[in-house]
Amino acid sequence: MVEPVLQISDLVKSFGALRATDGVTLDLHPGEIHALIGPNGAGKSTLIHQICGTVRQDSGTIRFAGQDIGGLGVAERAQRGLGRTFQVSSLAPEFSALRNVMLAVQAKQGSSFRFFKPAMLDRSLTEPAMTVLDRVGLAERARIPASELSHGERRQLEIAIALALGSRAFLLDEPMAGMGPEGSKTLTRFLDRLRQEAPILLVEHDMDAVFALADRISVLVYGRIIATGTVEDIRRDPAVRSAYLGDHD
Ligand SMILES: Nc1ncnc2c1ncn2[C@@H]1O[C@H](COP(=O)(O)OP(=O)(O)OP(=O)(O)O)[C@@H](O)[C@H]1O
Repeated sequence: MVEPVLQISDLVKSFGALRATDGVTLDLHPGEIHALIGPNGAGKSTLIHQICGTVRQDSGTIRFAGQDIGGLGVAERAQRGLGRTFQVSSLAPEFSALRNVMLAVQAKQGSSFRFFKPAMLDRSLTEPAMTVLDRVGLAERARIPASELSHGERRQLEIAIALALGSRAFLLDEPMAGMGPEGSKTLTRFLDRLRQEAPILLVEHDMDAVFALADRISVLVYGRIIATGTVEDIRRDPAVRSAYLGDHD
């Protein structure tokens, strides 16, 4: 069997008397979109924060790419390829899409000695940056400033930056938030393709997007996962229907 990219076991996090994460076990396989859904306050963001390292778990383990990362800081986890986007925008709005990705390529290459050529003429930066823009479908928008891209295109650009930085899995926290119906459809198509680049743990309230995209869904209620399964399993599950889905089918 293929090793999961991300494996979370028995994770617990309390805030005072509140168990925001109450023994969560879940994993993410290569090529998959695993959606995490649940009512407001269920503990989805708290879980994502523990995976990316901004909140430290009380107990339990987080393994990524075969290693225990539960004791590492945010930057170290990102360096190992755990990509998180959409909460804090990483874009330089006045720079073109290309330049934004070039900065990431340069950061990844770790080289600051570029005295000889202006960066935009340096093919060791422009070529890999264009390749990544092409992978996310933004090659034709390369010269447009980030501030002039649509909301959805900016999200594609953020993904491009994460890919250029070497992300091997994505934690996406409500990517559909603030998108209109057309934008949501476009972003859904994009995420559908993105799973081949890197698997995605997707926190999302937009059930149309979740049902269209998820290979598996886990349902979190009061810090506990009450069900994990395919879209059909989850739609049929009586506990999920009463706790969360209601009329969503
Ligand atoms: N830093 C904190 N201190 C105290 N309580 C917190 C803290 N962060 C989260 N909580 C509480 O933990 C619980 C889970 O919150 P969390 O934001 O993780 O839920 P969520 O599922 O992401 O909700 P939403 O869908 O509304 O974003 C809530 O009761 C919240 O009030």
